[in-house]
Amino acid sequence: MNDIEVRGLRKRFGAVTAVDGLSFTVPPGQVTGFVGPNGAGKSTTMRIVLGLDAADEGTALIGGRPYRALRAPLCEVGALLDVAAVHPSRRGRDHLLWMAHSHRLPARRVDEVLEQVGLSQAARRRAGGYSLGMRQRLGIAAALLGDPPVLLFDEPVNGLDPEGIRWIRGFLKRLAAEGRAVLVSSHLMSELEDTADHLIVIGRGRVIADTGVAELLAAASGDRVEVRTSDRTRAMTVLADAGATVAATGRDTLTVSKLAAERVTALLGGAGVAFSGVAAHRATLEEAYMELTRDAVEFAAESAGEGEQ
Ligand SMILES: Nc1ncnc2c1ncn2[C@@H]1O[C@H](COP(=O)(O)OP(=O)(O)OP(=O)(O)O)[C@@H](O)[C@H]1O
Repeated sequence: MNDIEVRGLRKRFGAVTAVDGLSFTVPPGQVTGFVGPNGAGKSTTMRIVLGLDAADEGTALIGGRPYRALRAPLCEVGALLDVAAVHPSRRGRDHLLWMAHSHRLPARRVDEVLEQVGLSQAARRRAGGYSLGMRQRLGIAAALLGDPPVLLFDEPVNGLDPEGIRWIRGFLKRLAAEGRAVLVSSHLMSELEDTADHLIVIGRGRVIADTGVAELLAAASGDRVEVRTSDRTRAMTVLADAGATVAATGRDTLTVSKLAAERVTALLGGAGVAFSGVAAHRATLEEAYMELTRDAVEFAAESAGEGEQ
């Protein structure tokens, strides 16, 4: 099976627990977003999957085998961890030719991936003159060289302009549509909103949520109801008396939990409170994410504070 399987992964760096018992699966045929605040452990996890760091405990398997057991790694997994570190005097195409040669891949394959990432023209220029977007494309071309069924991208849109971001998003989706397992990390949920089918949200080295994007939104939206009323104070009293938790979210808007929309309408109508709208609250993905990771972020802020003393 062409997937990534992480089970009970743990990694400490001195006093810091970077990865604290992570388990998740990245299946083929979809883009899996790997999201968490800075320092949550995303890069460390990806480095362990790719055999660049050793886990203290647990396993990370690619197609059922650890990275070190892969016979032709380039053909089984591709990764973009940092923008391509290529010597500035080296031409993009030569960099890829050298990699292809190490795996006995034909030069034809180099030209294919250059075409795929839209770098054919620039490939004969020296990498020193490449923009960030071009270096990113070169890194992606390198990841694709062996036509691997499993791909990992660590914060691939960092620093790119809107055109570059749009290109990468579309590209990741196409790779998944071809049946590959694609894991892409970001510390911003909004970056993955239009790209990921599934999300693994982590904080403090642990999985906080492993969920479809649609399910996450539904859960975050909860049973909250938004009410628009010119008589906010009375509305709050009436709803709170009926057992709801009510928060004023604007000059004439309230967010109500623990009561269904129909019940809110009936209560306000019965008490003669004027209102112009009652609607189920729909969370944005960013809101859902903030809610999920709030504790992890607070913890990070506290630890940073302790470190400064
Ligand atoms: N080589 C290392 N030595 C010491 N500490 C490390 C090392 N690598 C990572 N860490 C620590 O492990 C924790 C997790 O870091 P990691 O880079 O995996 O997080 P991340 O989720 O990728 O964050 P970001 O979004 O900032 O890239 C952090 O507290 C980090 O400081």
